Amino acid sequence: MGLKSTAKQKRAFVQEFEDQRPGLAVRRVAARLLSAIVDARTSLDGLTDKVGGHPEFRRLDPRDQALVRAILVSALRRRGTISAILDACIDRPLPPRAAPLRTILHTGLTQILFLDVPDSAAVDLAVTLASGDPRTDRFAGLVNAVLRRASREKDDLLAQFNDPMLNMPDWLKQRLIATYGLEQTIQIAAAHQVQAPVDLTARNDAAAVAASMPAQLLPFGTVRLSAETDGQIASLPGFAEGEWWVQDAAASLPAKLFGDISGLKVADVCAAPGGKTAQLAAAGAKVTAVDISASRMKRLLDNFSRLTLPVETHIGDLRSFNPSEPFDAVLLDAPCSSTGTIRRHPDVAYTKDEAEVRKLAQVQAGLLRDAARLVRNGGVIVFSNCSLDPVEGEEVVAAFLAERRDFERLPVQAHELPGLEEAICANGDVRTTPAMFQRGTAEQSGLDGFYAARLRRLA
Ligand SMILES: C[S@@+](CC[C@H](N)C(=O)[O-])C[C@H]1O[C@@H](n2cnc3c(N)ncnc32)[C@H](O)[C@@H]1O
Repeated sequence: MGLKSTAKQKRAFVQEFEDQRPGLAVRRVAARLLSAIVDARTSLDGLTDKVGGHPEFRRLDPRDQALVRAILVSALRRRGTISAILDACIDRPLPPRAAPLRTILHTGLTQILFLDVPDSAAVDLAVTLASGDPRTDRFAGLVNAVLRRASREKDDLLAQFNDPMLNMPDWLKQRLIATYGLEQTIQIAAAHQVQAPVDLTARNDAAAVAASMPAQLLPFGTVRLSAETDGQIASLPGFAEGEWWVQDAAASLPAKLFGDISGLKVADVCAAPGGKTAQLAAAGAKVTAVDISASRMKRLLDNFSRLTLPVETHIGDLRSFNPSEPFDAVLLDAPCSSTGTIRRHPDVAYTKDEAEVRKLAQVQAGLLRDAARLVRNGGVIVFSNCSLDPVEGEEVVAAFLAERRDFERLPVQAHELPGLEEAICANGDVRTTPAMFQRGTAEQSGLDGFYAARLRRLA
């Protein structure tokens, strides 16, 4: 038996022993998943999926799973502040290759600084976790000292390191400052620190849905839940009856840009899980939903069966989708870096980078060419995605229009987006950021970052 497997066995033995101790397995899983996100760029939603997620996460009971997610979301949302506070609490930098130690310290600090967990429990469990792992056992004293100091001085430390820009990784900061300028980027960084509200789209009557629960009706038709309904989505009135579905306010905009589509043949060519497809079907269009992913298409079909809306589906690659007749309208909600959704998915700031943004922009350009094949003369394409980066939005459409003289931009008019006129660009495209739509409290403000352009094939 080699040295490696002996160390592994020791860890497995310690882990089995540890799991007897209340709360320890939660901290171990949180530290492990945080490392998988920031060191191995794995998605938070994938790791914490109830069916396909990390096996150690799936073994936890639902309450512990919720605590792991809460630790991870705060650890990512405030990663820069936590790093700065960690640096302020140690005399010397952490040794190189100290990733396991760093994640234990980050998860411990997250609980002490941002969560409603007794500090003493957070410290003790982090120290036990460090002691039980041969990679970190000699640093147990350091973990104890850092976390106790953070607990004693938390108010001062938080006041000292409260700049939201600390919590935006450098690559994203540079991209956003170059696009939106420093002031707007600071506002976006501040919005990223706040839990986004839950928004619903109604199948028929948004006013009636808003009146049936603690919620407000936004001027462009989205129903925004009040904070007190947190976490009880499926028990809200109308869920079982399919009266509404969860959809960020910005995500509801692209489908609205088609105007009256009742009776028209519409293809939604990157459709799953189907929030926008449902809008098109609810508006009376004859919708064909195309998606390359069978598992995501299954989610679309599950959603449609609850919503009792009609849809024709095609599982396959848009690039080889060859319908017998062209469509009146095509929606291409293309795969993207998702940097517009960081309020809801704070891992995106750490799992994506500029190279990924550029790679995805090429994919989008190819998909837009393919979507263009499917629309009839005089028909309309809406191209959209939830990236904040113009490389994936404005630049894709500019290159397409420069190449395809048989298409023109159909500018969006102010009356089409009441209350959200600030999102309409000078050229008539739509661009939202989380810093827009400020109203009342920070928790009830903002919307995801989105881009949408409406294009018409010349008759
Ligand atoms: C941003 S998501 C779509 C979200 C969806 N429109 C909604 O509102 O719920 C992008 C989708 O594109 C699909 N996709 C990616 N490449 C594709 C391709 N070549 N052909 C068809 N679908 C593709 C992915 O499987 C994914 O479901």
